[in-house]
Amino acid sequence: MKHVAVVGAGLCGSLLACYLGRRGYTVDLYERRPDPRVTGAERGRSINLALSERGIDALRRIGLDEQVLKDALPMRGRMVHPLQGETNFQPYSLSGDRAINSIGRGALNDALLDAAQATEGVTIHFDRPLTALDPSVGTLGFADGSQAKADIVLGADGAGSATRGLLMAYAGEGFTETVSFLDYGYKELTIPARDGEFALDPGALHIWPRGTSMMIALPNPDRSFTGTLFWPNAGTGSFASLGSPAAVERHFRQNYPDLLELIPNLVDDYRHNPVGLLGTVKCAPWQMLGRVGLIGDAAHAIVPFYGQGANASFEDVVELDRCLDATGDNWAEALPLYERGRRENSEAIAEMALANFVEMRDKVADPFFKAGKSVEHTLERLLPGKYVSRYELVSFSTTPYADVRRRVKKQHQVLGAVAGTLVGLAAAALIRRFTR
Ligand SMILES: Cc1cc2nc3c(=O)[nH]c(=O)nc-3n(C[C@H](O)[C@H](O)[C@H](O)COP(=O)(O)OP(=O)(O)OC[C@H]3O[C@@H](n4cnc5c(N)ncnc54)[C@H](O)[C@@H]3O)c2cc1C
Ligand SMILES: NC(=O)C1=CN([C@@H]2O[C@H](COP(=O)(O)OP(=O)(O)OC[C@H]3O[C@@H](n4cnc5c(N)ncnc54)[C@H](OP(=O)(O)O)[C@@H]3O)[C@@H](O)[C@H]2O)C=CC1
Ligand SMILES: Nc1ccccc1C(=O)C[C@H](N)C(=O)O
Repeated sequence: MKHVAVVGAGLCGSLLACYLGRRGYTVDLYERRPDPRVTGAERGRSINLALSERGIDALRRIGLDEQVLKDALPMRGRMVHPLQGETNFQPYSLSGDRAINSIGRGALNDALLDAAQATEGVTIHFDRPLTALDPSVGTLGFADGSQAKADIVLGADGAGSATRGLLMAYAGEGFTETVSFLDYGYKELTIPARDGEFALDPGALHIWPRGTSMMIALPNPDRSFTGTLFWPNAGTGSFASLGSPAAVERHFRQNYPDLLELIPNLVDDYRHNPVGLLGTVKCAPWQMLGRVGLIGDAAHAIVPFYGQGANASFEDVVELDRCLDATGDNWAEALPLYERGRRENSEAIAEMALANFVEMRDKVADPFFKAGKSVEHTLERLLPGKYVSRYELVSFSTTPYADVRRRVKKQHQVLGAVAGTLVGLAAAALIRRFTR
C-alpha cells in the first residue's frame, strides 16, 4: 500500500490523515508548529469559527461529529446591532431552528489531531516546516535539514502554502497563482462573560453593520464572545487611522457605543491584537504528475465572510476520498478527477463569500433587505423544495456550491419573470381602470 505525506496538520490536513489512514495508507503528517495540545492556544488566528452542514457531514462520515459538536454553540440567525434603534434578529432558516455552530478552532484542531493520532498507520511529526520538494520523485525537505520520501504528497498547509510555492518553483510557467488581498483586515477583541453569564444572546451571530465596515461576534463555551472587526486597512475609519488610545475610544464611542461597555479592555485588546490579512487564493493546477496535490486553503483560500473556508476544506477531503473510491485508489486518475470536481465549486464559494461581506456589513441594516428576506421565507413556505434560499443551500445542505449558484440564479430569473408579469398585470388593470 502506498505511503502518503500530508503537509500541514491544521484543520484540513489532520482530517485528511484520518480519512487516508482509514483507507489503509501509511500516512506521515508534517506540521511546522509544535503540538498545540502541548503548547496550548495559538495566537494570531481566528479563535472560533462557524461549522455548518458540509463540515459536519465530513466529520459524521468518520464518526467525529458528536464529539466535536458537544461543545458547539448553535447560532440560529443574525442579531443585528444598528447604530441607532433596537437590535433585531434575522433567522437563518424558514423554520428558525436551523443553526450554524460556533466552535473553537483550537478545540476542533486538537480533536482532529487526537483522531489522526489514534488512526492506525498515521504518524504526526511536529516542528517540521516543509522547505523543499521534488515532485518528480516525492522527496520532501524540512527546515531542520531532515528529509523524507513518499509516493504521494498532499499540501494542506494553508493560505500561504509552502507546498504551493514549491510547486510553482518546480513548474515555472506550468503553474499559475493569483493572490487577491482585500483592502480590509481583521482584528479580534474579547467580549468577556458578565457575572459569569453571556453578555449577549449566545444563540445568534452578532453583527454591527456600519456600511463599509463591521464587527461580528461569535459565542464561546466559556461564555465569552470573540468579536472580530473587519475594517479597511487605510483611509477613514481604518486600522491605520486609529493610532492613539483616545482615537480608538472616540471611534468606538461614535460607531459602536454599546461595545464600550461590553469590552472593558477595549483599548488594550485593540492595541495588542494583530491585524490579520484577508484574501482569495486561486491557483492551477491543484495536482502535478498524479503524485503531488493541494487541498483546503492551500488550493483555494477564500475570505471568511460566509463562514465556509474550513467547511469547504473538509468537503475537499470527502471529495478526494470519493475519487479514490471511484478509481480504485489510482492516484494518477483520482487527483485530476478531484481537481475537476472541486475547482468550479471552490470558485463559486469564493465569489459568494465576497458578496456576503457586502450583505453583512451593509444590507442587513436596510429595511428593504429585511422585507426581501421575509418574502424569501414566504416563498420557501409556499413552494417547499422548489424555492430554497441561497443561505439554506450553502449552510444547511451539501449541494455543490456551483449548483447552488446556478439554482439561485434560476430561482431569481423565475421570480423576476413572475414579478414582471404581476407588475404588468397590475399596470394593465390600472390603465384599463383609468382609460375606461
Ligand atoms: C478570521 C477568519 C475567520 C474564519 N471563520 C471561518 C468560519 O467561521 N467557518 C469556516 O468554515 N472557515 C472559517 N475560516 C477559514 C478557515 O480558517 C480556513 O479555511 C481553514 O483553517 C483552512 O484549513 P487548512 O487546514 O486548509 O489551513 P490551516 O487551518 O491554515 O492549516 C494549515 C496548517 O499547515 C501548517 N503549515 C503551514 N506551513 C507549513 C509548512 N511549511 N510545513 C508544514 N506545515 C505548515 C500550519 O501551521 C497549519 O497548522 C476563517 C478564516 C479567518 C481568517
Ligand atoms: N499568505 C497568503 O497567501 C494569504 C493569506 N490569506 C489570509 O491571511 C491570513 C494570514 O496568512 P499568512 O500571514 O500567510 O499566514 P499565517 O496564517 O501562517 O500567519 C498569520 C499569523 O498567525 C500565526 N500562525 C499561523 N499559524 C499558526 C499556528 N498554527 N499556530 C500559531 N500561530 C500561527 C503566524 O505566526 P508566525 O508569524 O510566527 O508564523 C502569524 O502571526 C490567513 O489566515 C488567510 O486567511 C489570504 C490569502 C492569501
Ligand atoms: N463565521 C464567520 C466569520 C467571519 C465572517 C462571517 C462569518 C459567518 O459565519 C457569517 C454567517 N454565515 C452569516 O452570513 O451571517
